[in-house]
Order: sequence, then C-alpha cells, then structure tokens
Amino acid sequence: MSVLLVEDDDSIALVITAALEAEGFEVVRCDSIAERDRLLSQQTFSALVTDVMLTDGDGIATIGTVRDLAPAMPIIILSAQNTLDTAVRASDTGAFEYFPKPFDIDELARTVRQAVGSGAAEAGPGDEQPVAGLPLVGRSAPMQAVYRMITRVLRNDLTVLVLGESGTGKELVAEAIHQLGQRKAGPFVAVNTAAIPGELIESELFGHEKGAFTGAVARHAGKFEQAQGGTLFLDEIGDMPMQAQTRLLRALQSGSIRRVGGREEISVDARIVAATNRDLEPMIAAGTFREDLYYRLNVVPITLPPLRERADDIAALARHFLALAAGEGLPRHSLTDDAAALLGRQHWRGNVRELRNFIYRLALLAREDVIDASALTPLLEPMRGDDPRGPAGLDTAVGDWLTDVNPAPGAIYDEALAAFERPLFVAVLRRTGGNQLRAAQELGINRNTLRKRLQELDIDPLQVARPA
Ligand SMILES: Nc1ncnc2c1ncn2[C@@H]1O[C@H](COP(=O)(O)OP(=O)(O)OP(=O)(O)O)[C@@H](O)[C@H]1O
Repeated sequence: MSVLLVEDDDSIALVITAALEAEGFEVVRCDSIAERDRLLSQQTFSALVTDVMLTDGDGIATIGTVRDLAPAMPIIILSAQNTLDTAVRASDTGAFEYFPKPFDIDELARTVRQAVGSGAAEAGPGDEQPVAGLPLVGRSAPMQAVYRMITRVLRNDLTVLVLGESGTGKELVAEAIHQLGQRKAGPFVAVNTAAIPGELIESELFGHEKGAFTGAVARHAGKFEQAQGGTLFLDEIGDMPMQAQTRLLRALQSGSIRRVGGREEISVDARIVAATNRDLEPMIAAGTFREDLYYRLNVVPITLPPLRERADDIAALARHFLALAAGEGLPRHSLTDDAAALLGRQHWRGNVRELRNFIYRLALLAREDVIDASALTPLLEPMRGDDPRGPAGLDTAVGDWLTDVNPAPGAIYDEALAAFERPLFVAVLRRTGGNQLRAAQELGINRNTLRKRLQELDIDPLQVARPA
C-alpha cells in the first residue's frame, strides 16, 4: 500500500514518511502540484497526504484534478494556514481529514490507516463555494479543534451544543455553522431562552393563535416556525425553566409543534444549535436540567476555550476589532507589537466580548494613530482589580470589606472567614449544580462539615444553584 505525500518542507516530509512507513506504508514523496498530478496519472495510491501552500499552487484549489485522476482515493490535508476558512475549504473538498499544523504525527499515521481501511473517499467535492470573510478570528490550537468540529457538521443537520464561558463566541459559532452549512439560504433565528419569562416561553418558541390568551390579539408564529428551513439558535439553554425544558423536549422529539391555543400539529424543519455557559452535567445530577433533553441536544458538542487558554489569539483579535471599529466610523488606529503583547498578558474575565469592548473604547479614546504599550497602561490600570485570580482583586475586596463592615476588634478573623465562606460555597455549589457531595469533594472538606456550615450560614444549596 503506497501513500503519495505532497510536502515541500523537507523536515516535515521526513517525519511523516518515517511515521507512515512505521505503519507499513510505502511513501512516495513529491513537492509540487505538477509532480503530484504526473505521479497520480501513472500510479495508483491508497491515499494522498497533501500540504496546501505549494510552490506552484494551492493544494486545495487544485484538488479537482486529483479527483479526476483518482476519484475514490482518500485525501488528507495538512495546512499551516490555520483559519476557519482553510478548514472549511478542506472539508468542502470531501477530504477524509484535515490537519492544521503543527499536528500529532501519530494521529496522522493512524488517520491514514483508517482512511485506507475505509476503502473509499467520503462525499465528493462540494458544490458550495467557500464563504469569504469568515467571522471567527484566532489560529491557536484550541480554536483549530473548534474549526475542525464546525466542518464536521456543515454537511448534515445534526444538533450542536456549543459550550463555553460567557463571551467566548458561542453565538458566532452558531452563526458560522448556519452561514457555512447547507441551510444558509434559510433564516438564522436566535432566541435567548433565559431572557423570556417562564409563562411566555411557550408562545415565544411555538407561537400562538389569535385569542389564545389575554393579549393574543393576532396569530403569532413562534421561533420554531420562523426558523423553518434554517437554523434555530437556542442560547442560554442551561437557564431555561424546567417546564419549558419539557415542552422543548417534546418539540424536538416529535419534530413538530402546536401553537398555543391551536390544534394543528405543524412540522418544523430547522437545524438546532443550542448553547450554554453552564456545566449541565452537575445540573442534571441536581435535577435542575432534564437529562433526556441534554442527550437530545448534546449530539455534537463544540467547546469554546476561554480567552486565557488561547492568549496567542489576543493580538489578532485586538487588531481585528480595531479594524471593525474603524469600519464603523471610529478613528483608525494600529497597535505596536509591544501593545499587543501587553493585551495578551491581561486577564479578560469576560473573554472575547470584554476584549472587544475594551478595543472599541480604546479606538475612541486613543490620541495617537499608533497605539503603543505606554498608551495602553492607563486604560488597563483600572481593570487590574478585576482579575479574580490575581491577588489585586481580592486585596481591594478585603480592604473594602474591612472599612465597610468594620467588624468588632477581636472578631475580625472569624468574621472575615465567615464572610469569605459564603460566596465561596455559593460559587462552588453553582459549579456543582447544588450537589453537596461534589461540592464537598471540590472544596476538599468533609461533607458533614459542609452541610453543617451551610445550615449555619443559612444557604440552601439547590436554591443558590438555581438560575436567577
Ligand atoms: N473568535 C472570534 N473572532 C472574532 N470575534 C469574536 C470571536 N469570538 C467572539 N467574538 C465576538 O465577541 C463577542 C461575544 O461573542 P458571542 O456573543 O458569540 O459570545 P457568547 O459565548 O455567545 O456569549 P454569551 O454566553 O454571553 O452569550 C461578539 O461581539 C463576537 O462577535
């Protein structure tokens, strides 16, 4: 079994060749598209492993020739252009797999083995053209994993659950899935399920007939109907009241809805993308999120990394937002590398959203066209205390507490610990969805001690874990 390797970097080619040979393949290597096509027209290969940027052209743009010469041969694409755009272009070729560089060499070898074992290539080249100006910025390794997952759901209608802290780009990912997927001609309808009062959820999601309740003056199509043929984005799903969860589950199971006050079963054809910044599993354990709904939604999970785990992306994001701000009429600025590096070291508790807001403020306030580190410092200074991990935030909080509460001399230590215990317990209980046993484990204290302290502090674990 032989593999054709198209790679113009000698050292990478060497490593790949060694790994594939260890898997029992014979490797034929070339370094150009012309040579690739010549070899393919002369010989049959079990698989093609190809780089994208080659001296005589683009390995993806020219994949049509490969398909003509070897229609069923699995293709594995390697690329250093780690953008969502490249990932999507690669997946549009119907490639078996796409590897952003740097990649795990053993995983590549395993994938080639799988591809050859699978016998045939996946779907042929797509008819859709890649969309220009893809919205997601960032080429860090954790974002690569996100792009890969996105490409996996573009040619199907599987339900996607987007997870990640607030401001990490969950809604943007949902939009990208819609815009790049097979439903892009249809509508993208977003609904923040946490923002709708419990009693209105049903009519908001499923619509109502005229006269269904006081105030229902006309027939109203709900979000499910509005999303017909497109994508329905259910945001903040973890904050949805229990009763609404049950109704949603029913709609998802049956693929149809009934308007409030209506009789007719209306079948709905929309791709569902849900998102939450909550950890749903402990909520299931605590009985605040329906397990069956979770399984319905969690078909393809895509987890977005917090910004602190991809500090490498901060400079690119900052420059992207400066350009966006300029496009919206704010003064045009650029960032020096030092300034970008300084932003990269800052803790962005609100993730990309906070960085974005900061950059817009910067665009408005900065005096010089070229923003250097010294121009950033005064704007970053007030945020220092924001860092919940760093001592600065706690220092300020403790200082404030001491002045505000003014505990009795002799009792400061006990009172301070008690004051700290409450928010600590509440935060940990939220993380565990109100589960005391897990909270005790995470805190590293005895569960009876925790139970006793919760009683003394009058904290109801389920109450505090419940969405506000
Ligand atoms: N990778 C990215 N590239 C460019 N812009 C981004 C990226 N990620 C997020 N943004 C921008 O950051 C802001 C916040 O993103 P978004 O609203 O998608 O976050 P979210 O995770 O849905 O937040 P929440 O959980 O609070 O709803 C938006 O303005 C979005 O356009």
